[in-house]
Amino acid sequence: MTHDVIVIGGGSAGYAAARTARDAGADVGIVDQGPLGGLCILRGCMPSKAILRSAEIAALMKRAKEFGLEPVPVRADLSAIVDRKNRLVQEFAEDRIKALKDPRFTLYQARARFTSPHEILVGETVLTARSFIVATGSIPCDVPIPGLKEAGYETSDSILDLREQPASLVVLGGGAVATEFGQFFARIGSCVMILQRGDHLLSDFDDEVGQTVETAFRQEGIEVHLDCQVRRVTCQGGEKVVEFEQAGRVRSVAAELILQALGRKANIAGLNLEVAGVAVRDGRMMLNEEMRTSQPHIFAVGDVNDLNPIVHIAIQQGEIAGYNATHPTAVPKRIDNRLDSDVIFTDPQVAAVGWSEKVCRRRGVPYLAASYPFADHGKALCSGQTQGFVKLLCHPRTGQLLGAQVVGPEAGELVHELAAVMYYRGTVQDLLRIPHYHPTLAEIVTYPAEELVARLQAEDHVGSRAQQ
Ligand SMILES: Cc1cc2nc3c(=O)[nH]c(=O)nc-3n(C[C@H](O)[C@H](O)[C@H](O)COP(=O)(O)OP(=O)(O)OC[C@H]3O[C@@H](n4cnc5c(N)ncnc54)[C@H](O)[C@@H]3O)c2cc1C
Ligand SMILES: NC(=O)c1ccc[n+]([C@@H]2O[C@H](COP(=O)([O-])OP(=O)(O)OC[C@H]3O[C@@H](n4cnc5c(N)ncnc54)[C@H](O)[C@@H]3O)[C@@H](O)[C@H]2O)c1
Repeated sequence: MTHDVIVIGGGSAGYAAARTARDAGADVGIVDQGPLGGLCILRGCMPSKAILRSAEIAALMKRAKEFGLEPVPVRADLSAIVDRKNRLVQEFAEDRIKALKDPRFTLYQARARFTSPHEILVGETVLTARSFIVATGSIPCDVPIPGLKEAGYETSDSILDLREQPASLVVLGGGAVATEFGQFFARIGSCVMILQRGDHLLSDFDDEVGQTVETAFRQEGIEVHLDCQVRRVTCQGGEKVVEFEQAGRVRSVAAELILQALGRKANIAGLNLEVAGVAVRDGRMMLNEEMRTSQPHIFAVGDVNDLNPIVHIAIQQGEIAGYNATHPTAVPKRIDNRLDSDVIFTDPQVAAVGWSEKVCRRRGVPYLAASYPFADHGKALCSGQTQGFVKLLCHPRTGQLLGAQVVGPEAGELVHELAAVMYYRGTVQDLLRIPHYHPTLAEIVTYPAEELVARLQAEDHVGSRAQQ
């Protein structure tokens, strides 16, 4: 059997690639070993956000008195939370499965592996194609911590099905999974301890982002341990004991369960990429901006390329590969990272678009930055959500918006206005010209913009005086 394009993996990236290639008139085969639905729907974005909503409501209910309401006892029923999550996931998965089974594709439900650069084996069937798009996603990293495997641990994949709430939980890591799940379990009543190797949570962001989340977490009773080197795990008296080194001291924490949130890696084992002639270095496929591997007719998109494992970027990459695979003589489409964004669904929420101060400093890019706290913002005060800030970065001469970080209420929504301004290569002056309704959370962006415009004008003034 032969196709114009074969997509291996029918998750967010693979489906986007297949749809794009099909819309360009190609005969497309999709291979997925199942379960069908993809990580985002089955074990990623959607189930995690479904359960987080329960924790958010529980946290609000606990604050009833502050808003002049009779306090009510709050008791979480994890099994009921999981049932609600499963109902939603099933609904989302049914839509995706229906889309994959569209007769305009040929769907093969089996595991794929390359047998040559132009051939894959799918079950007993050999398939050939002009182009292949690998979109097999990621799996949790297997970090060799002595005793961890023997003691047993959860990952984000497994913990989503837990129905009995643990009395206590040690979370290893300080990234997206560690913070979102850590806060979830704390808010439904588990005693949570987070062990992070870096000097802040969410260490890819600027430091004050992590600092703000750490403060909020500690206020909620979450133990946050930073700069930890985990040494070993043992079992004692029915508990899992995690021993770690911090500032030269050996310490330990004990809990009923461990959540290993130390990252994910490309799911390439068993694909036989070496037979296909695809170069792999340190577990990652080598890739260019057209999403092509070292074999120009084999593309890699989504988590499997480990560039930026986030859904809308996986979709964007899928669309680029789907286009490039079907337009061999056209100007190729390329990935553009200028507007890369990230949202962490903690409370306070965290969101970023474009460049951070850390990135600008690392790349030697000049910038001006200004921040404004939610604690000074009327709408945030009215709704009792005062943690966090908005930080804007702009070009020091033109005022073009280079990036933004938002920690606070609805950060994930607020960041999109900033992304839109950046899309059009707008400036902080534009942010002041755009009308903002009062009182809204959105109008907070005008305050750091105002400060930046004043600084740009002052520098302009100094510059023109110097020229006189
Ligand atoms: C807990 C958690 C929460 C997340 N939350 C968010 C969020 O809020 N926002 C966000 O943007 N991102 C989030 N992500 C990341 C997001 O889920 C992923 O970036 C995205 O789902 C990856 O899509 P993909 O298509 O690359 O891979 P997948 O969706 O994993 O698709 C891979 C497909 O390949 C198939 N497959 C694998 N190997 C083979 C093989 N050999 N043969 C055939 N088929 C195969 C699998 O069955 C699967 O269907 C989260 C991730 C996790 C773990
Ligand atoms: N809101 C979202 O978009 C969202 C939510 C959850 C997960 N995700 C995605 O899921 C993937 C997995 O998330 P994650 O949080 O597991 O990974 P991550 O890469 O975001 O974080 C891993 C954390 O583990 C730490 N770490 C790694 N190795 C370590 C070691 N040996 N010892 C100590 N600490 C170590 C890192 O410092 C980091 O804090 C990511 O790609 C993430 O983007 C996204």
